[in-house]
Amino acid sequence: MFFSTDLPSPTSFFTAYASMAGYMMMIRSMAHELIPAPIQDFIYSSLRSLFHRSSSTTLTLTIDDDNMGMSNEIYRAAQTYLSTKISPDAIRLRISKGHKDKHVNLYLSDGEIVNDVYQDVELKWIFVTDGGGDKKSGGGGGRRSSVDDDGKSEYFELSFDKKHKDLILNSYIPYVETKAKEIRDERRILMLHSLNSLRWEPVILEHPSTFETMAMEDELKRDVIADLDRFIRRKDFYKRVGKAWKRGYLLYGPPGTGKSSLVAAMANYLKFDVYDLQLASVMRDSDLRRLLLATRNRSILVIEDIDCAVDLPNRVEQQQPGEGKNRGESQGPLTLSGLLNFIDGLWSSCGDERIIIFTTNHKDRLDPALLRPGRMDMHIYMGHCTFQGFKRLASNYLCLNDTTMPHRLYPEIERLMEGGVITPAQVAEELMKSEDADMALEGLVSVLERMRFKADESSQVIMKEEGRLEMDEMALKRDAEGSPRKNRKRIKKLVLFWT
Ligand SMILES: Nc1ncnc2c1ncn2[C@@H]1O[C@H](COP(=O)(O)OP(=O)(O)OP(=O)(O)O)[C@@H](O)[C@H]1O
Ligand SMILES: [Mg+2]
Repeated sequence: MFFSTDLPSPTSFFTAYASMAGYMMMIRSMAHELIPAPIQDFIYSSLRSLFHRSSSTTLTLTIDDDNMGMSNEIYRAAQTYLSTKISPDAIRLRISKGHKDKHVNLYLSDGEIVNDVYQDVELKWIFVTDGGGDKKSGGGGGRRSSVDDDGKSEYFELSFDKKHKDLILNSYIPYVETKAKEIRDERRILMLHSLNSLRWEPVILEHPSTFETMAMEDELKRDVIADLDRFIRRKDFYKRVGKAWKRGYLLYGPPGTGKSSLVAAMANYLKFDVYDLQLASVMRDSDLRRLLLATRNRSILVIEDIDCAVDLPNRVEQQQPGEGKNRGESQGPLTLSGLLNFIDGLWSSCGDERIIIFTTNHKDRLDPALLRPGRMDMHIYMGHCTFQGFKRLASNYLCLNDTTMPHRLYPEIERLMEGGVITPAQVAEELMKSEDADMALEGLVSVLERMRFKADESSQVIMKEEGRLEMDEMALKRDAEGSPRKNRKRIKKLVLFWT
């Protein structure tokens, strides 16, 4: 009955196909002990091709992991996508876990079937292992080659009604690829790559910072997230306008305001690896070039404390005439133009979905070339803690929710925080001192009071100095009518005082 050519509908076809595949698997496991493996494979593939030929309405796509010697992206996508569609009735699965994986991964094994529906079209996936005798089944779990060392080939077969060929090729397959990417992103373990003897050394990035935990003004946070989303969406746009698909951010502000935390939040949001480039340890353009070329797509390159990482202006002075454009090819010392050329030209043109982040405590000390429009796409100021930022931290650290019933100390804290006297890092430090919200907030209030007092004291000193200057200026004016010698003496005194 399975070999009838008179199949009335795709549904009944698939039912028949599923049963046939099930029978074939049953026959296979029964024959396992009795029939030599090559004969088993021969019978198995003959039955399958006989069955396929018998159904003129069906098209079967074969997807193996060989793309002219390279990995086949569709195979990898199918493997990942199908791992989330495994039927509860499955009887053969492959299980694996990498040393960085948090969870185990399940994949289809030999002969397993997955039924799928896309835009009301029924599809059937089957994972096939051919050849290689009765060696263990490799399964759809991460082999790179479709024919392994045992001569065994592994592939997926995707069957559907022929009339949907265009839909499947142009819409379903891209859908499977997108879904697989989403699944991989979700499972992805982020890595932080740091330099060790001029080589990248990866460790698992387990920074807990997310946009949710960041104490930032809501509007700024929204802007940053929207900018990242737009960047990720605009692959085609970058291609169309001939621009490298990269984005640069400059994060600046005092210590402890969350610049490094924001880098981690961005990485966690995008699921991008981070490459922490300590510029001071890279002395030559050739090393920089090598390191940048060794970074992967979908990653963030971060250069922290750009103002003190390397004395760029001095290095620029060392630059010889004619240097600059192709510094990447030379062996000379690292220059600012070398760095910028790498970022803007050579490096960015051979990478996709790249993000570059510079951080600094002193934007004013940066070379204007770095601040020029077009170099860094977004300048983000990370400032002192606002009351809104404090509320975010109080919710993170003390689980305090201000919407139902704000804590009694909130008005006091709001008043003391006015004008930006404390950094988020200092607030976080205070809030961590006690699990008891009252105690932690009382501690914060006394720290804020001390800081306010100091701030007021120093502003009084400034006011006093300003007052003295004013008085001196008045005296100078008065003396202007007096003797020129006396005036010169007075001016000298003033200059000494202010320098
Ligand atoms: N805006 C913020 N939101 C949430 N937590 C923050 C924020 N700023 C600082 N923190 C807390 O303070 C710690 C130190 O902050 P972080 O290292 O991100 O500051 P930074 O601006 O990079 O400082 P530096 O300029 O010294 O490198 C973080 O681990 C985090 O716990
Ligand atoms: Mg930092």
